[in-house]
Amino acid sequence: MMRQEMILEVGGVTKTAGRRTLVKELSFGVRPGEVCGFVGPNGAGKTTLIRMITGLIKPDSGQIRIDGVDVRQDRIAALSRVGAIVESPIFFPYMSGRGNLLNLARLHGNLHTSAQRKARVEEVLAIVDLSGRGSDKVKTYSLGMKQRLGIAQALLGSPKLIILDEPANGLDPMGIRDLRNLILKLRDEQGISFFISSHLLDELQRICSRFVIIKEGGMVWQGTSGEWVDIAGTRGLEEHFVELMTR
Ligand SMILES: Nc1ncnc2c1ncn2[C@@H]1O[C@H](COP(=O)(O)OP(=O)(O)OP(=O)(O)O)[C@@H](O)[C@H]1O
Repeated sequence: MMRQEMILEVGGVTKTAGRRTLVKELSFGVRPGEVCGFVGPNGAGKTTLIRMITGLIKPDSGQIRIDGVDVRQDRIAALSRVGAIVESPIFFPYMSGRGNLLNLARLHGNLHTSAQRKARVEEVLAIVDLSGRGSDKVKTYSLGMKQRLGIAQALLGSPKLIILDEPANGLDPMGIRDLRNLILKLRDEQGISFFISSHLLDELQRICSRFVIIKEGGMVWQGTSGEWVDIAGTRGLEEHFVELMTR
């Protein structure tokens, strides 16, 4: 029964590269409508786990389920439930934002006709507040606009879970605020869950209801934001995080 209640379930996942263990027996779950922060120092294995969740690489052992579907057993069905921006989204710079999305919409099995693709592209452009700039070339976009276009791309297939790897990297405070508001809007209005890796603890604290903390590929702590705030106490999350990393 528990399984059905999780939008993302990672069970005992391990990944090695040669003799190095990059991810060690990681287990956790993200519930529908939750925004989960994924934190750990540089090289902890965050991108490696995200690449396994999105099916880019295979775990050596363990299971990953998205909305109840095993990523290894039925990769296409599992991934149809997830929109992911793993590395900074790459768009054709001389094509418009709308043109890029129309192109990418062809990859989605749920958008069969050109009319369906056009309609969905306009919807997602509106959601990320880019309708007014949709006809401009991507090379004229700010980094924040490119990130929002990346989220628009992730939304094309109407996912239940969106995975963002370091989404705030390089964004200015306004870009970070716009991204935060967009994430919260998608959670509240569409019930989309998020799994977000970031080093910006203060920013994550504003949007996350759950945290997964790893170090050297292994779990250090996981729980709700409220639990973490309680444990950290007057030290605050940052100080407590540093303590977790150095003990
Ligand atoms: N194929 C590979 N072979 C050997 N080592 C690898 C391989 N892929 C990643 N690594 C190493 O595994 C470790 C974890 O990398 P990963 O990119 O997952 O960390 P991260 O937590 O995302 O770090 P950051 O916060 O810097 O983005 C790093 O030390 C990296 O150099």
